[in-house]
Amino acid sequence: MDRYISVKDLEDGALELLPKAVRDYYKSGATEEYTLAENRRAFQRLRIRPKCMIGVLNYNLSTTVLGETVTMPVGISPTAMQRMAHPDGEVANVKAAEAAGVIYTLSTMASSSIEEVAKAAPNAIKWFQLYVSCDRQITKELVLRAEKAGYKALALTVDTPTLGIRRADIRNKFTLPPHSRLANFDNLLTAKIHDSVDHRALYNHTSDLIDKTLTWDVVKWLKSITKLPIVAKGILRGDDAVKAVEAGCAGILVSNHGARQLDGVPATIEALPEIIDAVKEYDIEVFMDGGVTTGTDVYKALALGAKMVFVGRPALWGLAVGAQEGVQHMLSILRNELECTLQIAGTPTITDITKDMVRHESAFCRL
Ligand SMILES: Cc1cc2nc3c(=O)[nH]c(=O)nc-3n(C[C@H](O)[C@H](O)[C@H](O)COP(=O)(O)O)c2cc1C
Ligand SMILES: CCCCCCC(=O)C(=O)O
Repeated sequence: MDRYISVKDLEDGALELLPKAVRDYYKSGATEEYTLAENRRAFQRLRIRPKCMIGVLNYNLSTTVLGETVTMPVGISPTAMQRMAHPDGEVANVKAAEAAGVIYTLSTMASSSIEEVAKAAPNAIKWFQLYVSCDRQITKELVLRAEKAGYKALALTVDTPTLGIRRADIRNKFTLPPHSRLANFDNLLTAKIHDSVDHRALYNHTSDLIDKTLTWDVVKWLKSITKLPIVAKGILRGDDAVKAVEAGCAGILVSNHGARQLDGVPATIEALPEIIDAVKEYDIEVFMDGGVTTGTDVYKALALGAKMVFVGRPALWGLAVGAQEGVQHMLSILRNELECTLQIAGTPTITDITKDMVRHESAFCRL
């Protein structure tokens, strides 16, 4: 692992190893991939303003999220079908999160089941990402299984009335590889996809599992069937954040789905301040994901008000190069970079990271 010094190194290594269709599915954004590039560029437009001569010997990265203590404010976002990256898939990923003391979020469209993942890492803080199906009985069963298996929250994906257009997947006729399955559903669904001669079978069958009629009323229904806190994943506007809180969500995950849904939406780090401002009067935790690849990215998101950040693709890159060890390595790179940033910026604990620690580059351009 020593040759991977950065998350970018892990990405380059993973892209070399993965078969083309999988590589493209993982790395693609929607249509022109303008927002995909902006998710990274927008971080680069922010500058950190360090404070000097602060004693930082006792620096500390730990924080709490929805009442649980995590060792650093970085968690793993849900990404579908992780066994395409490595045969150990979600199981390796959750074990890495357990060893690192960070949150792992399992996708509804996972290639390992809710119970397999829970059994592999009983002490990990696990969240379950929920796509709500038209068939509410299917959804109810998923939620009850997650609650029974010890998951601590539901990440309700609110940005996917339909799947975004990813051109590479269309060109590649991307489908479920023979060794992969949609493990949270019965084997019939996987068999239907594997047996289909229609190359759109994976897209069509997964789209069928996502209800297009969804409104905020679904939160009330979810709260009637579970005690798990609900985090609205995919918010990009202040008014939607307020609706999520008023509907009963306990957290907001500012996300553009890794720029895979609608191209031309803001980078998530750009959307974050509007949402923080909109919900400032409420008792709500705000998280973000999208384009985080360095410790300084994490720091900038925290300075702009995020309680913690999540990473999607970086965990896939770690998984592809080295299974559990690879994901742990990815997390340790982010941990080391964040530790370094905290000290040099003169903010030894997470609560020291205030808004004034970061400014947009335009503030430095007055000649
Ligand atoms: C390959 C892939 C699969 C994804 N699958 C899901 C999913 O099943 N459910 C979901 O809510 N988000 C999904 N996402 C979005 C991620 O949860 C997350 O929002 C995004 O990856 C964050 O951006 P990043 O990859 O730049 O860190 C997926 C993203 C990728 C890259
Ligand atoms: C092609 C199947 C996709 C299932 C949904 C996973 C997802 O959210 C994604 O972004 O991809």
